[in-house]
Amino acid sequence: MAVMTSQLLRPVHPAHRFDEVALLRYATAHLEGFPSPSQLERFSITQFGHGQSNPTYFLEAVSNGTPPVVKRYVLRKKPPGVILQSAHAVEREYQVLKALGDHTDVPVPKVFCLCHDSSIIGTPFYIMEYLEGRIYADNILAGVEPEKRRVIYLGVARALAALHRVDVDLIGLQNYGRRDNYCKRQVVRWERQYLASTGEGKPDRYPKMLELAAWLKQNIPIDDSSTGSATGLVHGDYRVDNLIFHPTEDKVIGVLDWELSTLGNQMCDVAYSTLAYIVDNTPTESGSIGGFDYTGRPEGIPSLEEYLAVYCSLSGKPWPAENWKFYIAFSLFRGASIYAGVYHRWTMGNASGGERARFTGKLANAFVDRAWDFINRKTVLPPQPPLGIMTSEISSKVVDQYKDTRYSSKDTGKFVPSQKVIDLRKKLINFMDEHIYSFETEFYKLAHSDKRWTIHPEEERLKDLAKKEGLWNLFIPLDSAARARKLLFGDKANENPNDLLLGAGLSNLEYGYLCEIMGRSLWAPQIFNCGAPDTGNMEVLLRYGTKEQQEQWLVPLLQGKIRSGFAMTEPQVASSDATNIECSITRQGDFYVINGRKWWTSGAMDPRCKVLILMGKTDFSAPKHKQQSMILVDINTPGVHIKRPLMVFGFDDAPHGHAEIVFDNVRVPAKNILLGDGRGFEIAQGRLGPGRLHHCMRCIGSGERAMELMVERALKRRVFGKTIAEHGSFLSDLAKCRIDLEQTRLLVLEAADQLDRFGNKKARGILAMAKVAAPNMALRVIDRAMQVHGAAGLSSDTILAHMWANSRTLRIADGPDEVHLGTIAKLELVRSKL
Ligand SMILES: Cc1cc2nc3c(=O)[nH]c(=O)nc-3n(C[C@H](O)[C@H](O)[C@H](O)COP(=O)(O)OP(=O)(O)OC[C@H]3O[C@@H](n4cnc5c(N)ncnc54)[C@H](O)[C@@H]3O)c2cc1C
Repeated sequence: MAVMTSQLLRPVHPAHRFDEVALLRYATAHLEGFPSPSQLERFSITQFGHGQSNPTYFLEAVSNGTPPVVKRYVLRKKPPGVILQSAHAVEREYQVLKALGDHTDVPVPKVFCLCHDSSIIGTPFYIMEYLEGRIYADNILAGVEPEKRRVIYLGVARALAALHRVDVDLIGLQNYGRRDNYCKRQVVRWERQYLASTGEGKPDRYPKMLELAAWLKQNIPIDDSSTGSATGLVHGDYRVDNLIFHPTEDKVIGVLDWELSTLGNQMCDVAYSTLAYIVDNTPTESGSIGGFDYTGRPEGIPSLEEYLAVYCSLSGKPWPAENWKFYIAFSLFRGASIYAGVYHRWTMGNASGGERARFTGKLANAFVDRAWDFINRKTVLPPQPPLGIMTSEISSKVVDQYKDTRYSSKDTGKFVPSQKVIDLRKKLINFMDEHIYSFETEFYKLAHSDKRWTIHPEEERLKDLAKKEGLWNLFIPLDSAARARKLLFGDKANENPNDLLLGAGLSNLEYGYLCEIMGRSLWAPQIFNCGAPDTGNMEVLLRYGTKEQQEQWLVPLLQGKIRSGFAMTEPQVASSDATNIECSITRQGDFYVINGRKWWTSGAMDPRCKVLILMGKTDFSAPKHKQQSMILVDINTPGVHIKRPLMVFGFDDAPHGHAEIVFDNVRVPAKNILLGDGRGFEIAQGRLGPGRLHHCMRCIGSGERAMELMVERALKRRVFGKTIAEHGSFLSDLAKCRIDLEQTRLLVLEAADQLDRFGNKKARGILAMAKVAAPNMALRVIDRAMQVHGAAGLSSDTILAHMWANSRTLRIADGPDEVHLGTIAKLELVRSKL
């Protein structure tokens, strides 16, 4: 039965009272928006009766306006009296809640302030947002309709998966705990805690508990290392009654009680969250400890296998059958130790759970018995997840994710990404499944309406979400990030929260595995701030920008607040040979004056586009490759005239567009020059290396998506008495697509790897190969997919036509094929002479 959080409030327990006046003084000074003494009409403090560890209070401040404004907060503090060292660390709770709230979409209450000073209310405390919602205090969800029970349980698994997907390195929690030997250390810790709570002069010690500790020590999972697949943020007390559900919808809005959180083996959380299948952990006088395996599973509650399958799918964790006995036995052991501690505190009149704590001594021993019963079972989980359940019960997106078996950290070989990249890839796939594909139609609708040059509000919301998930600016290579970090943040680089804007510290090769996923949707790259031409422009500013240029243009670009364009190509000259460029950039005192006509400046139609990097000539008489310079132009400078958006096979690519622009006596401050006069070619080499490889990586994603659509269609559509998939011509086309894709993927990854190892210049041959191979491969694969779709494939009812148009442009926009072929051939000739 659910209770509203407000129903859990009680008068403050006498043992937990504190100086309310001191708190009021503190709140007035430290809580933003808290009423001033002259405004305050009423201030009340009550206590949550639920939970047994750190006393938690509800604060309500009513100010005297009309109507009166009511502010509600929650305060959490350490319990009074002598407490076990390392327990009740509210400072850590605050730290983890702050990091999760600021950088992820894990549902947690917002925290406002932390007070270390014990002189205010007797112990350190923090104050956070009050969430009004439902709490299910019992595991059986008594009184809840069966269908809802199921949704609630799967919601519990979903929220846990979200929490376990968090990349602690990206949100500043990298030092939140030791990662290695988690299980081993935990067994020792809880055994020690048990010993401290029992024995002479304290509640009796249970010998089987000590035997259990010994068994656990002998059965520590092999995957207990700091880099194991289960390593990450651990909640430590993840169970249904520590979750707040939305008042009316069946979704988790707050994960509470982070007292035991740390870094370590996340499977311990998973097992603990499933204890209801083994024991009912709500203490009662009867002594019965329930457990669905013993009392029967209430109607609607999913099977354990199903719960785990959903969790594994959404978190990307392996099926835990191998060590499940350990994890459950450990959870019961830890539960027993906690209950023994609560019971001990109760005997001293110190537990915040009130009279319910009276039964926890018995419960602790019953948990130990259950652990032994479980250990002695023949089998506890099937060796594989029940795939049948997954496909029928979870949406196709989850199945898709399960299918991403391409990379495993257990493999070895040149092109096996690190665990970090595998995790980011899973996160990205999940994000695409949950947020991108479902919005494509919406985005297209707007892009074809008379509001085509405006931004869909969902796009900005999704950008915020991607940023929170750490899926932001992933394209930034390590070395470029290092330069900008030093320039922008100096010595304080690592403390600066903006540091997260500088990507995830990936190499070009590592980014390749991720960029491919973004390429599956034409809308995706900009959601992750990884879209062209911004990536290339940011790369220029990261590598060559001055501190001032970076502060003015790079930071807002990194934040995703503005967009940019790259203006090189001119209609009147063959621009694949950039020495032909005629646009003039003439120095006049503290300014440069620009005159010329550009076209195909992608992104310049976007209402968020604020800056252009323009290539022109500062000295027409200098040697051929020293004439060109690049300069930053604020798009709103007088004399910048956007003439028209250009169309690609009828697609204008709104709202970003490709613009024709006239520069008519455009005066730009001299400090806007990049790197210096005559350095344009040098910059172009830096810009076009990695930037253009991104196109190739995305082509792989486009090809994969086209193939998927092709297969889907062929399995459903019947022609001449059988499905298309049963026709031999289709099978041969499909096989050719796979060959095309696999060989191109390897070439692109190899190019990225060489770019990382040898740099742009030395890797130019293989980069040129990738640039020719990738768009051509995508065109062949998409073309075959369009063929299988018949007329629909050429329409705008599927994404295929737009994807094909986009890939076709890359054979020119990314430098014509012939130019790259020329580079490859020249290198071959040079090699033959060696
Ligand atoms: C969708 C799209 C987006 C674009 N975005 C941008 C942008 O954001 N900023 C920007 O500045 N430009 C952009 N461009 C322009 C693009 O970079 C140029 O079109 C490209 O560099 C080729 O220049 P060009 O069109 O002047 O062709 P030309 O230089 O006139 O070349 C025409 C043809 O000549 C042949 N050719 C060229 N060189 C050789 C050679 N060495 N050997 C044999 N044959 C050769 C090729 O067949 C080539 O296609 C974009 C173009 C498109 C289509």
